[in-house]
Amino acid sequence: MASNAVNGGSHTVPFTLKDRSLLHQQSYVNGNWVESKSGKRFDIIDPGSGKPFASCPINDVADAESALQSSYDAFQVYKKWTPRQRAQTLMKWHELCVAAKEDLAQIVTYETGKPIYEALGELDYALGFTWWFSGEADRIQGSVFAPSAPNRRILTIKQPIGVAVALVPWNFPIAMVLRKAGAALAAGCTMLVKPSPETPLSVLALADLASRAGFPPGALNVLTTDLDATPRLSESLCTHRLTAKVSFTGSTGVGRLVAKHCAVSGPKKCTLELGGNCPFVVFDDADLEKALAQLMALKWRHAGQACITANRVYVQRGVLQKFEQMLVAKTKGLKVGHGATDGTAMGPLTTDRGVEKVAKQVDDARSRGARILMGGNKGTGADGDAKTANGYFYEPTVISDTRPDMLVSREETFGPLCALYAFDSEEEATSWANDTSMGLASYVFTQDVDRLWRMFENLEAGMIGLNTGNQSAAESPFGGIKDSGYGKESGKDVAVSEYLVTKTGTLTLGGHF
Ligand SMILES: O=CCCC(=O)O
Repeated sequence: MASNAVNGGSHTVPFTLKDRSLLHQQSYVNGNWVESKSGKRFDIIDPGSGKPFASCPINDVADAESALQSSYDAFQVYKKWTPRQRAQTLMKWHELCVAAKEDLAQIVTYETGKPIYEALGELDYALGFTWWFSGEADRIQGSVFAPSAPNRRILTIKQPIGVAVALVPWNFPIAMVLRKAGAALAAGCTMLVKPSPETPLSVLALADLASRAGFPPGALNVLTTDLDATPRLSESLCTHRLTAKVSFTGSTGVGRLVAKHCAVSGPKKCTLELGGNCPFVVFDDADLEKALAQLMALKWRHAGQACITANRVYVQRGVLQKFEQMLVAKTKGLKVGHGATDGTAMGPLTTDRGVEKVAKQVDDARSRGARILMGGNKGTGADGDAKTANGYFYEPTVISDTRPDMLVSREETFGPLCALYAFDSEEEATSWANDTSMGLASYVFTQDVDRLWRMFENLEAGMIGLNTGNQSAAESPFGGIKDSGYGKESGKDVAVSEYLVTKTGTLTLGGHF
């Protein structure tokens, strides 16, 4: 494949884009492509090869002020746009992203490692958000209330909260930005995005398309930075006087810090989409083929690196052996390799830290007596695929006889490790599924409708998959409870209202009415 040489970068990008101008290696502030004040840059690594292929500016505390000032100035303009104008511009952004889908998917594959077919799937999912929020923009409404006192009238209007900061993860760099920015821009807010150090290029391409769609300069700013400067830059963005709201997706530990920064500098409104450790419960009356197909898609999606992936798979004892065999047979058929190689079904992990975490959980489970049904080693991708030589691979791994004292039971894995547990009764499954501080998503498979309904009510999570492993969609409110955070993204009303304030007007009338 021919390569693109890129402005401002010292590396050779290993892929070809139809629209080469979508590839940016500078931050985007106030409609300009800019370096950081220090002029320092960091490398972007292809996880499939372990090699750097691009670079971006390291922004630090000193860069926050001018970027947020630009977001604030843009807010003074953008908040006056009519909802119809915002909806039309969101729809234009949507159309431009649709036209650039293949280019965006290539960038996602090289930054995250996920196979091209999955990157295209992420685009389809993500484009649901621009579509959905362009519709929501036009439907933001206040209310009029019946008064308790004579001659009084009470009404509310909804207004955009102001400058929003988005701290976004690397696992779904397009979907997470469109989910947050779609809601913010629909509400009339401007947004400053700090992408994850692993995936700035995807986000910069989106900012370029937003500008082409006609959003004013400063409406969507992007400040890139590396792993080292991330805590400092994030703190300065959260605590800045011009920031009105923060939306964060990532770990519970960092989420607590974000909430603290928002509390001490405000209090400011924040939305926290945090970690998972999600249970997946299969009863003996379930359609096992269907449960297996859903588990395959959910668990191996982006090599297990989704917050809502199945972490603990509880299977009723009578069908456990059969289910183990079915799962292992299907998983053995997955071709692991570089995301850009034809036929790859599972790519690498996005970071080498991720590989170490999976290795630690597998070693811990092995030493405590878990059965390793397949995998259990660091890998190098598909045999003979030269592109994967130094990539961040771990074999798809299935273990059974997993117990609650093992690391994999207590913490989110975020990698290609599927842990199976035997259970006997509904009460046992429910209590084990809920035995975690997390509460993002849970899944249950049974053909008994009464049980399905009971589990829906009794499982402690913000989202419950009922005979499905796929519950992410623009129209569905997304968000967790317990240590998985608070606030909802996507869905009707709830997502946009995270970026709105309700202003109450009380009017006393002069005469008798
Ligand atoms: O990893 C978190 C997001 C996953 C999703 O939106 O389906």
